[in-house]
Amino acid sequence: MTEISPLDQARILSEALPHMQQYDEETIVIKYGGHAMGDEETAKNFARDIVLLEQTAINPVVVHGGGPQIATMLKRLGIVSEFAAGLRITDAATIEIVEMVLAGSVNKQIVGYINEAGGKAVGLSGKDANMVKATKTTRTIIDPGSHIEKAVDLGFVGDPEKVDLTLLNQLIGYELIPVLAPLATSKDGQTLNVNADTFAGAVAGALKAKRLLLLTDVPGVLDKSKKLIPQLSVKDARKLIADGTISGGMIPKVETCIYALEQGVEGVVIIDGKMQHAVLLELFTNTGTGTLIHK
Ligand SMILES: Nc1ncnc2c1ncn2[C@@H]1O[C@H](COP(=O)(O)OP(=O)(O)O)[C@@H](O)[C@H]1O
Ligand SMILES: CC(=O)N[C@@H](CCC(=O)OP(=O)(O)O)C(=O)O
Repeated sequence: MTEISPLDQARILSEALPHMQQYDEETIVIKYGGHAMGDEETAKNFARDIVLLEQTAINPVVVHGGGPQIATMLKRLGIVSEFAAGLRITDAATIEIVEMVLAGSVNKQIVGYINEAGGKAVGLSGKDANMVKATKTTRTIIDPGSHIEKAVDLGFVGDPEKVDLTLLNQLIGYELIPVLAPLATSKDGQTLNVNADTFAGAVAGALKAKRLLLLTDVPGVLDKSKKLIPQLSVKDARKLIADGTISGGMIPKVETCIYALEQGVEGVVIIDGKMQHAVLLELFTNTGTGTLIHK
């Protein structure tokens, strides 16, 4: 790595000032996708960036995924898992593992890294203090064989219906960093698995966050020739979903961006979380790296 002179270091800090002022006392929701978690060094750098946000009077709220980590555990246990419309079909055995992995190992690892970097992270899931209530998800898909639309039962999968901010506001008020696993409770007390992008959008919308950053493993939304689309309007995003350019896990991500904008979140961005210091680059420099979705 090339050495940066002390003067350059001072300049870099000084140039970050207007950005820091723009986000002063604002809430920023960062969705940290399972694919973005990468190696230990990248994960620890991510944690440092989150602590730096807190240190500069920003209120970061982390919502994490863990799709690949769930897949690894299910495979170890010999449980087969399938997806429909980008969502994991979750039966009774699967929801147990999903909760164990998301609210257990993944959540505590992120909390550990943030705390190691000097922050005070509190790991929770949407079940705590009834933070996120959800209703069972229903989806229709086109059957690949018959090309006929059919309803799929996704099992214990939910769409957020209500976010209670009581606990989150308390934590933010005490300068604690909430780290949230995307699980929710149904009206009748069942645990539901929620797509982490959807969960992050619901939380960002309820908090009226200044920014929602979705960290994934691709540079942003790519066009048909795999080139990055730096800015995308809601209208064009819908077109790209309809013509299949946006597919799989990118669908809930883009739908989340649209929802968050409609809920009053000022800016939503999809960025490559595997890039070192992706969060700082996005917030504190003039270099926007991913795809900004706008109205
Ligand atoms: N148009 C597109 N641009 C970028 N990625 C896309 C697009 N369409 C589908 N994808 C897929 O979406 C994936 C990101 O979603 P997902 O795997 O759910 O990530 P995460 O775990 O970060 O939530 C990419 O790795 C890519 O395979
Ligand atoms: C219903 C549903 O699909 N839930 C997701 C929750 C985790 C997630 O969304 O993780 P990523 O952000 O890493 O994709 C799952 O079971 O994989």
